[in-house]
Amino acid sequence: MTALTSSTSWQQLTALAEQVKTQHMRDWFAADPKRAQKYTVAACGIELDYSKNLITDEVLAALQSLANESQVAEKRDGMFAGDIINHTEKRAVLHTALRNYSGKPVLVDGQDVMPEVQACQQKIKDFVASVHKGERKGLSGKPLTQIVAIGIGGSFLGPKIMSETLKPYWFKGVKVHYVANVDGCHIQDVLAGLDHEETLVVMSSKSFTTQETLQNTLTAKAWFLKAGGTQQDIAKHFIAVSSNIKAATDFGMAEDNIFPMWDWVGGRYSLWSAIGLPIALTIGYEHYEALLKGAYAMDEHFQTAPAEQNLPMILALLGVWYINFFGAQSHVLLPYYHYMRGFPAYVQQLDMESNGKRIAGDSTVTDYATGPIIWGSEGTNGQHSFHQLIHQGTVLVPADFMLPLNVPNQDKTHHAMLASNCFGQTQALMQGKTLAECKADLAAKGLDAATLESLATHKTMPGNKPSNTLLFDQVDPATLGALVALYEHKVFVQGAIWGVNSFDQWGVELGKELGNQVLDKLVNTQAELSFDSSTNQLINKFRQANA
Ligand SMILES: O=P(O)(O)OC[C@H]1O[C@H](O)[C@H](O)[C@@H](O)[C@@H]1O
Repeated sequence: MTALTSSTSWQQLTALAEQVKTQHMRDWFAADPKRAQKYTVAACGIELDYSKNLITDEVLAALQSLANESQVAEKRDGMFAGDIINHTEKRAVLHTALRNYSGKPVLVDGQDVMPEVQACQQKIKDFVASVHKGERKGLSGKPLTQIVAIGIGGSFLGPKIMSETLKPYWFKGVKVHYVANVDGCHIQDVLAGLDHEETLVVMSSKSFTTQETLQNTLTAKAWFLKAGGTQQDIAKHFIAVSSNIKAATDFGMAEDNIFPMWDWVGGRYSLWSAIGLPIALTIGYEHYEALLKGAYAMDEHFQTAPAEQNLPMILALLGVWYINFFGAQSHVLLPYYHYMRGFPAYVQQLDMESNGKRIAGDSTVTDYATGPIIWGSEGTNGQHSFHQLIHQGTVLVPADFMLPLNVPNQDKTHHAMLASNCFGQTQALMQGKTLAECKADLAAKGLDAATLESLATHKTMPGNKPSNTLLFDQVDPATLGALVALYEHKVFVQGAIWGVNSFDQWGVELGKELGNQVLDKLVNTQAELSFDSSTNQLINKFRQANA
């Protein structure tokens, strides 16, 4: 047994889970009319109702003990202080410095990073203003109105999804197009129809070594030159964001056109750095800054709110409860807001790349489950497809429902329907429908006894399915910033409890390495193949098809 599974609180939680499994939330709600009030907390524009969970005060106290035993607070303070907590890559983890509005320094190797961070923010601000005012012009003097943002992973999901979510705040004069996949269809589709004289390419790659991003940028450059641009015009139309300035200049980026970032910012935590430049171009710097300030507010909350009112702590502990004591393997995110439709994919990278790990501490293989599968999509669409499994399937899928109470210019009828579906789903998941209720319904319809008996079993819904409901007054930039930081810190707390390094990604790195080895064999068609027989066969098929 590892230290975690043999800890007192873990043992206590194991016993409590057995007790809780014999109880029903429906009865808890009936017994305590104040349950919702008791298990609702709010901060930074987000109200979390977690009353529809399989929890009691005793469970919550034991979960908090687990967090204490795992030294979550100490680890949190270490992250904010710039300790080298990404120990496999020997790096500090300081995305929080990028939204640090406290006026206090943040030290890395004894050096305050805030002046550099602020200088970069000023550079972003000036750049965005020059594009939006039409002062920064293309080769023929036209303003740059079409932005092609190239990146992948954290250099893509954050900018794309935050921009999509903040549609009501879009600056009217520019349009930002995102390209990630190395599948040539993607960049071809985006470039088709664009006027190179009005196009600005923003290449975002922390490492400046990512195959997809390099290739897509080369393709964009070739398109630009073919359309009539010259080598000298490149500096007007191509800029880069990277921590690898040398590789970016070697690639041909003008030094002035490179926005810096730092190795202490992880890819999936990088939207707060200059990787967020396409967001600022989409919504304007003022709104972008509000996004950062919203995240800062959540950072403050995370560091100061007591555990029982601490949103990231609560979400994290609930997750641990279901993953480790109920065997839940996935967690679904259900934003009831069309513009937030990409949010589950954002959290998917954040959570799965961070906590999809099996080694704890220095080298112990865990004897407990860690990060879950994160999935989901916008409501109400899922109600007409996969919600079936959440209601009546054999696996437990804890859910986070999300809903803005106000949406600018939203039709009131549509919005009421949207909200009613969101609330109705959480209610149905919690209470279910008993056999007796189903029988009564069917009897009222006049069904014969045999049909009624059989059908009623099928219609019975166990309920007792956990969900959180997160309400926002509006999904404005500040609230969205706080929400993203909330999930970042949730992931942090869980990683701290499980003892994994939430900030490396060796599995992803291996994929990159193997992909390059295979590419070599696809390009050098005569090269001998010495992979496994399946991989060799696949390569041969490709060679034949492309001969
Ligand atoms: O920004 P880049 O260096 O191009 O990296 C892009 C992405 O590459 C990898 O797949 C990492 O796992 C991601 O976390 C990262 O965001």
